[in-house]
Amino acid sequence: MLSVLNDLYRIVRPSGLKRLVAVLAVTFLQAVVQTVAVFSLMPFLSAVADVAAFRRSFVGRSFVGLVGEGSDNRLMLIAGSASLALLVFGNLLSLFAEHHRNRYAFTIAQDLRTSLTAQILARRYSYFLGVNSSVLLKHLMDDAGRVASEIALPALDLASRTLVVLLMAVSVLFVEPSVIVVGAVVVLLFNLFVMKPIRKRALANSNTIMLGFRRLHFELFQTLGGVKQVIASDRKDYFVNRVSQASEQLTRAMARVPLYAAMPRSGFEVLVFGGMIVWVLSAIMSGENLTALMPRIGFIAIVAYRMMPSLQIMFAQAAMINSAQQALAEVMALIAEQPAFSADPARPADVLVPGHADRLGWSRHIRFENVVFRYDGADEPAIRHLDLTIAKGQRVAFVGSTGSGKSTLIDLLIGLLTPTSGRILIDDVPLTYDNMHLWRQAMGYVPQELFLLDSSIAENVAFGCEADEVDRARVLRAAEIAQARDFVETGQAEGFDTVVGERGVRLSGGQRQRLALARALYFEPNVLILDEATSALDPVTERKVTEALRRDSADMTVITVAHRIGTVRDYDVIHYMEHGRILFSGDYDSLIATQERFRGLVSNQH
Ligand SMILES: Nc1ncnc2c1ncn2[C@@H]1O[C@H](COP(=O)(O)OP(=O)(O)OP(=O)(O)O)[C@@H](O)[C@H]1O
Repeated sequence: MLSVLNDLYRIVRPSGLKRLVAVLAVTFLQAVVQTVAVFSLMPFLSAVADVAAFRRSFVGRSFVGLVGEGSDNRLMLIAGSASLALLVFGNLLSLFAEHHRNRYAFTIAQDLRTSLTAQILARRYSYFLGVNSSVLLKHLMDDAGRVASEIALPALDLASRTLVVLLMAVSVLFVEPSVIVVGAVVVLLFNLFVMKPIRKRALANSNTIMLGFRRLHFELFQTLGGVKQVIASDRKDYFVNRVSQASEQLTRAMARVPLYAAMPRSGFEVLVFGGMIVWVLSAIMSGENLTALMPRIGFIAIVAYRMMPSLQIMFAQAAMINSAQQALAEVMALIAEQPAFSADPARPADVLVPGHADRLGWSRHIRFENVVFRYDGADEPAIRHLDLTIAKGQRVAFVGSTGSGKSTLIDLLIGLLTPTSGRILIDDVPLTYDNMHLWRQAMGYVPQELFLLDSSIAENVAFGCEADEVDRARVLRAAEIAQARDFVETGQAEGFDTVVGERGVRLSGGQRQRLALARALYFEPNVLILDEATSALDPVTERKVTEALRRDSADMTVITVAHRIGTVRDYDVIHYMEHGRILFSGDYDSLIATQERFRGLVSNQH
């Protein structure tokens, strides 16, 4: 439990300690008022049982001193009303405190999700190559939510109820000390012999739930992510089966949770009421006066009545915290993984473009110096001792057989991957994590696999801008160069306001590619990186795109990976890659004239 509280503290600390202290203060006040309200019943019950004896007692004398002398009925009326008023106030305060705690706990979930998302997005791209997105989704959705609703909230509530129970126990200690002593021993034994084994089983069950959720997420993610393939291959039954199997395991474990929560509750109820019956019977049998005993029995019955629900809920909450420990452990493990680079990177002033505070300036060349890159776990490097210079304003293409390392080279250039050895320099500034984001502001990248947001075409072009920040004129200009304007304005129902559907399902492959290109151009980059970005375009559209790019962005450096040689025929330099190396380079005509392999590649495409 202590380690849970410690982890919880580390999670809530960034959300502000002031708020935590405020919630705990309200919780403490709630506990005190509730206890005083119950305790205030004692004078009332004593006055009702024997008003003369009450007037003689210390409490009675103090009470009369406070409210003034008067008839017996007046005394009882004031005692009853005061008690009732305190009860009403105590319950209203409870509602307020509960709402306050709920709000606080859900704010923790929100803060946690936000900070985890930021932290995950700050990681190296290679981290994402080794982790399944369904696992990250589970951490952000389920685990962060469970930390708030199944750990933070019950822990706060548990603190309040523990206080109430303790204060009540202290009040009973004054009235009937033996009840508390016996009660404490019973609770201790109960905890040792009943609760501990149940907790152990509940923990094992919560592990099963965690694994079950992980598997279910995985299966659903795969099935829905590849829905086109699943339907087209008529393999629906296979996928439905896998989802069903994953949720079956989860269902069985989930069904056991209420049982583990209810078992201690039921056992404890029997213990408390059984104990009370034994206590009353033994008091009567030992010859105690029943009239003198009545207010004490009444008081203890009321205390038990107030304590029981609290105790029952406390048991249930302890069980819930126990079950959700795994979620907390997973979130803590995620937090413990350090982000790859600082959140506030250094911005050396001399490498910035004037007027573009976030853009890395360069005027001469991009250089690869003896760059080697090996994927984690791979036997062979994907890029081997590569030296390369790309002059500013050049149009450079990489061609070669599949698997030769073209996309890896592009990923290194855009900083998704870091060289295993060697350096990449922009002018003579080595590319590091600290200046990477400045470099990315300078480039436009169109990947092989396009990702479209399920929002309007305009928002997709102005990727990452709020709807009201989208610059329409720039969207139109970028779409025009990318040959997207016509099909959007004439073919889409609401033009640039048309919503494209999840991952752009309502668009053709070629349309998606043109939007992806428009997106890269929207930010007016000074280097454009295209990884097979026009492969889905027909040759006529492709030529139009190439011509528009040359006309409207003549001084832009363009770096392209292409399978179709025709696409890059008029490029300044074509690099031919094989096995992670550049075998030869030159313009189209010189390569045709001198390189047998290149001629082979071209003739295979006719
Ligand atoms: N995430 C990865 N983990 C391990 N190896 C990888 C990974 N991605 C690519 N590779 C390997 O690295 C080598 C280069 O791959 P890369 O994708 O750069 O080739 P490519 O020339 O772009 O191929 P294509 O033309 O088919 O897109 C290949 O052998 C590939 O199997």
